[in-house]
Amino acid sequence: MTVQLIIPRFFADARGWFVETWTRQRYADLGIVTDFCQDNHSLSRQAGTIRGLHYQSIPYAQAKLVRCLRGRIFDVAVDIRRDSPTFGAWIGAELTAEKGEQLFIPSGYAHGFLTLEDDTEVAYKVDAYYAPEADGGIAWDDSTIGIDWPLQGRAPLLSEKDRKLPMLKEADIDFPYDGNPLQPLKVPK
Ligand SMILES: Cc1cn([C@H]2C[C@H](O)[C@@H](COP(=O)(O)OP(=O)(O)O[C@H]3O[C@@H](C)C(=O)[C@@H](O)[C@H]3O)O2)c(=O)[nH]c1=O
Repeated sequence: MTVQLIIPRFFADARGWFVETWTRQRYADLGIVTDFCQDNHSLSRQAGTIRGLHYQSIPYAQAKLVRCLRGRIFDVAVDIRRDSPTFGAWIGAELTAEKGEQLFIPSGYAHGFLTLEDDTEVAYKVDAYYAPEADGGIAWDDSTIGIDWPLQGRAPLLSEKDRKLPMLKEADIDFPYDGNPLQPLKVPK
């Protein structure tokens, strides 16, 4: 599977709007075949907060379907499959509550996001349960990855845990490569 941007259809009327945020069949038609088992939701109070870059190791590796419920984020996936021709490459997309864009991130990628507004809420589905013993991460500012975070010169707010994450070259990772390199995101119509 590959990293994908999905823009769901909003049905607006006098009351407001309705949107389907996940249906097994339609996402399978897009090549997203997963068995999601957990929904997560976080609030970051301050714009300029970075959560990441995170992954869970095999056999607890997670694919994620990420969206923003309030505010805006710059969402990032980093290819951490050692045999991948795009190992260490990253991709980023702005996800907004207003448009409901979603980023699908398969396992074999580290994930992180920067909040672009105060009180930003993010929700994501995952296809493996939380397993703290498999918790892994990579430093948000690893220069070999070189993520262009839109921080405008400010220092991000990070958790204690995220401040101590290793560089990619020191991380203990063993994700297989499935023949799908990281490719530029196609913006759906
Ligand atoms: C991720 C997670 C955390 N927790 C607990 C552990 C801890 O006490 C508290 C906060 O955890 P963290 O600091 O790891 O939360 P956070 O930094 O928001 O972690 C998340 O970041 C984004 C970028 C991801 O991709 C997620 O998979 C997850 O790693 O919540 C759970 O109970 N279940 C979970 O699934």
